[in-house]
Amino acid sequence: MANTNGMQSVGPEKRYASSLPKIGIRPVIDGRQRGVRESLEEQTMNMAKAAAKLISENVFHGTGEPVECVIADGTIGRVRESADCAEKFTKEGVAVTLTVTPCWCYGTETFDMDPMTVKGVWGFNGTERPGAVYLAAVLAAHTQKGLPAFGIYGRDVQDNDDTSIPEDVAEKILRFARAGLAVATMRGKSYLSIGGMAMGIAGSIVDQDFLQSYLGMRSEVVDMCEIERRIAEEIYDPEEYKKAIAWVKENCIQAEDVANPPEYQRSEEQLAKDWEYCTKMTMIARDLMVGNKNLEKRGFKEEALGHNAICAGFQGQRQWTDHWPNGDFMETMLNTSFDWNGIREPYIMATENDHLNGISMLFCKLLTNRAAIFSDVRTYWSPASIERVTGWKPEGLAKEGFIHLINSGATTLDAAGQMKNEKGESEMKHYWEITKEDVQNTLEHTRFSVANGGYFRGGGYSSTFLSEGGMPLTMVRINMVKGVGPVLQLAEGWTCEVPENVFDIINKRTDQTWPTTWFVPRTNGKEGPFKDVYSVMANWGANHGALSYGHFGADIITLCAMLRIPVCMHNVEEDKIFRPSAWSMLGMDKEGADYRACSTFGPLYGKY
Ligand SMILES: C[C@H](O)[C@@H](O)[C@@H](O)C(=O)CO
Ligand SMILES: [Mn+2]
Repeated sequence: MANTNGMQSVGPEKRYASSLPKIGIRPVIDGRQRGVRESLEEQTMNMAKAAAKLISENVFHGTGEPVECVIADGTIGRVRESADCAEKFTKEGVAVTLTVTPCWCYGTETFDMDPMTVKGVWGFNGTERPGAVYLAAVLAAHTQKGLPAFGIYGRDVQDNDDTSIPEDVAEKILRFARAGLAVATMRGKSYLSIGGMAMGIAGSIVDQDFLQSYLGMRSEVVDMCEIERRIAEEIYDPEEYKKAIAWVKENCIQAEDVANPPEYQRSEEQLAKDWEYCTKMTMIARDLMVGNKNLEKRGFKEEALGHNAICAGFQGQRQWTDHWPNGDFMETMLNTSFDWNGIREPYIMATENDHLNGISMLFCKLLTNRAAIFSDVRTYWSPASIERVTGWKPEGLAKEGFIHLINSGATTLDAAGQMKNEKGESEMKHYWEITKEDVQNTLEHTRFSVANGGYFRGGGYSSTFLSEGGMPLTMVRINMVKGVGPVLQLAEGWTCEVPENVFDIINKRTDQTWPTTWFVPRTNGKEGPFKDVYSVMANWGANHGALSYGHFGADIITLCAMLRIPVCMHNVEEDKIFRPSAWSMLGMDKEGADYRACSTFGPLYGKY
């Protein structure tokens, strides 16, 4: 029985050097005094206050803290006021700006010209004043000057004393804010590569130029021996370790070893040592990512600093795992929204140092503020194969077959679907909504299996669970194309339930020590990658996929446009696609225009 009595929320942690990015609201106005400007001051500032309230009440940092909106000191009518606003926003750490107006203003005098901010403009749909005319004019300026901006314009006309924000406007403002915040949060952080390339997996050829030019991220690299060094020299917090290993022994249920033939079976004594080692690996990997001030007290000032890493990858295979315990427990626990310290914001750590999947996980987490799943995209099970092998004719969500998502152990425990929302549905929750019952249920439905000694000669513990059906998930992957650069693909879908015996038969054909998620993407029957479930698998660009809870493909598309990463495959409804206005200047074929725009404007942080 899991003992989660002490399981409280750790609350917001300051993990990184930079402060939380803010969103700036720019109320722009017609600068003509003697009546025009004065008549518009209140309405214009009210739009800014309404937008700030909408964003702060609905958009949160990964810490769970609401996003702070900074409104310019006054309305912006002429270029001096633009410059004063830019000065203020720089001091305040504003990285995303939303310009709002109900009237005509002077485009290039009042627009945000800071090349580093992510920009949006909301033009009030009211006809007393030409708000939409300004919107079109200023978006033209943004396009002409190579500073793409998102245009927001409500479908229905509003009265000029209406301070409400229509639903369609709110949806775009919030999508823009979530994606803009993700861009800003990655900026200046590190990807920490622990080790190098794993088993010829191209995604683990860490492309430092991609991380720098497209995401504004540093690449930090440590050799895997750093983990062994810190364990051997006890460069970790011994007090925390005592608490950790006690918690692990009490809450991480070890499964009977059914995977290993006698020659790979590990003694009880060795297994106990492996648990100790894996627990230390987890603490040390976290310290490597974000530092640990408790190390400083023990004289390890340098190690206490960490690498300011918002995302990390562990090579593991093969050299490390041919001798030491694998990284499965470490990766699982860091990707999970709780550990021995309590319920907390999940980290992002990629298996096999697949940084393209790690960054895909990061996109998922930044947009949803939920844990992210790392999986091998392992097998497409057709209805015919399911029936031939198990005797079950798949029905319901599984009737077209399903994709077997499984990983050599490291999948966030949040993916087990044992956290329940107020409707009793399985949900990978925001960490600040997780209860200790959620934790208890998750641990009780998870086993930790001794690693397959054929693959992992050094042992280790893989998380073993079956995801509950019925959870909406979005699967994402960044792929690198020679001569083009990064492209992204995504598939919205659901986890699906299969009868226990069906799972058992299939599971026994695969690596039954690993976690399983049965995934069914939304398909449309039309020629192309979403024709059917098989087509999604056949068009998936690599061996891994990153997922999180919900259908957030539209947010991913907006984020990619901000980052100038073209989207090559998605199943998001056309009317949900929200990109900068410049994209529609590059053709009516949305995918082609996306590629043209990304190539024309290029990555945010310099030539790739
Ligand atoms: C244990 C195996 O080598 C796994 O690591 C392998 O199937 C992969 O995960 C490849 O991505
Ligand atoms: Mn893999």
